[in-house]
Amino acid sequence: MAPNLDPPQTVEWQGKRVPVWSMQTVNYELLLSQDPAEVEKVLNACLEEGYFYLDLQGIDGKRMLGDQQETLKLMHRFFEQPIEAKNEFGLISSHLGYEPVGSRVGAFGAGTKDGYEMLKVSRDEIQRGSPKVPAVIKNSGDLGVLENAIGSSNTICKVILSALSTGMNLTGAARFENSHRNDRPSTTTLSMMHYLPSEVTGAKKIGHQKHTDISSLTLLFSEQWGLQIRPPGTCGAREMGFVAPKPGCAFVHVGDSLRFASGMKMQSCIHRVVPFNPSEHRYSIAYFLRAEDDTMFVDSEGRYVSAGQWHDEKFKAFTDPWMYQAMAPRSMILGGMKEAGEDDPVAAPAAPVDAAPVQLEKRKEVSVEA
Ligand SMILES: O=C(O)CCC(=O)C(=O)O
Ligand SMILES: [Fe+2]
Repeated sequence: MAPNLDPPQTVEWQGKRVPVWSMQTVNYELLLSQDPAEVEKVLNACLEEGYFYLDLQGIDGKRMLGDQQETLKLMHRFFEQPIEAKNEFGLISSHLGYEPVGSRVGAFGAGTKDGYEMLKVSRDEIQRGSPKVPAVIKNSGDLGVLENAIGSSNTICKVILSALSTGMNLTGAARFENSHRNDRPSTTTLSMMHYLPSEVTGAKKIGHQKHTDISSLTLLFSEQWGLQIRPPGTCGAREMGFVAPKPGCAFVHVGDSLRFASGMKMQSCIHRVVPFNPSEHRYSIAYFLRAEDDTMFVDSEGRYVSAGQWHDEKFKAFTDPWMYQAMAPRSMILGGMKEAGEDDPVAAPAAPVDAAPVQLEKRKEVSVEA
């Protein structure tokens, strides 16, 4: 299929015009029926771009949209609680628990910290029946909301995986679903994120750093602007641009594990979150479908590693201070994806983002492996 060469729309952000990238919209109902044209469409989106919108407005997908709304209500209630209530158990494991604002590197590189707080509930934990979640949401209503959101997200991701296996002519144990079984331990998790207004946190605690996901597939819901992606390849200007929230749709993207499992054929999506509106609270819900811990693949460093090891090493890199992150294997944060662009900052922004555009390093070629 020819690459999508539609001229991008643009939007004004920090005093300049920034692209809003267009992408394929895949229909969930058609995918559920293994419609051959839709299978080809989703496969090509993953091979060529690494992301797509998933239209969930049909009878099967609508349930997920309902679960998204219920989860949002739960998130509003949870994040309004005092820190002691939210942080009752802290971060129990990498994929379960609460992370306060500033736990990781921020959107603008060295010297910045992230600008979001996050609650994670893992699929393994919710399947055990009595998940360890803070008391404020440990009631049957809230647990039901979380169970529904995890169940719906899981089903949708498996449908996509199944279509991708079919599209790649995989059979039997080689099919991607077979390394994502519910009864095998994995770090699959539902992440609920609240980005504080950047005019409250200031320029030193801001957004979410540029990265690719550890996961096989990420199913992402946000009704608000802020997510930026860098389309892969050199076809046209491939700068960081926004993903427009699309009503009734999820934004789905490929992560490192599926890129590795596909023999590097699929693209892992480079993305970050920036404050679009400095006075806005932003809420996003991400389901990270991850491979069974003992699934083996060749990673971006050419090593034969397990999904569990890749997760643990990359999670450590994400949460390490900037200096230590820089010492991780060279391709870790971007999963081996190469980029050519001009927006990779080396210095912390000197002024609040709403007062002045961030000073960006100007280089023709920026490679994370440089
Ligand atoms: O908040 C978002 O929209 C994206 C979050 C994200 O990239 C992540 O948690 O890996
Ligand atoms: Fe991500």
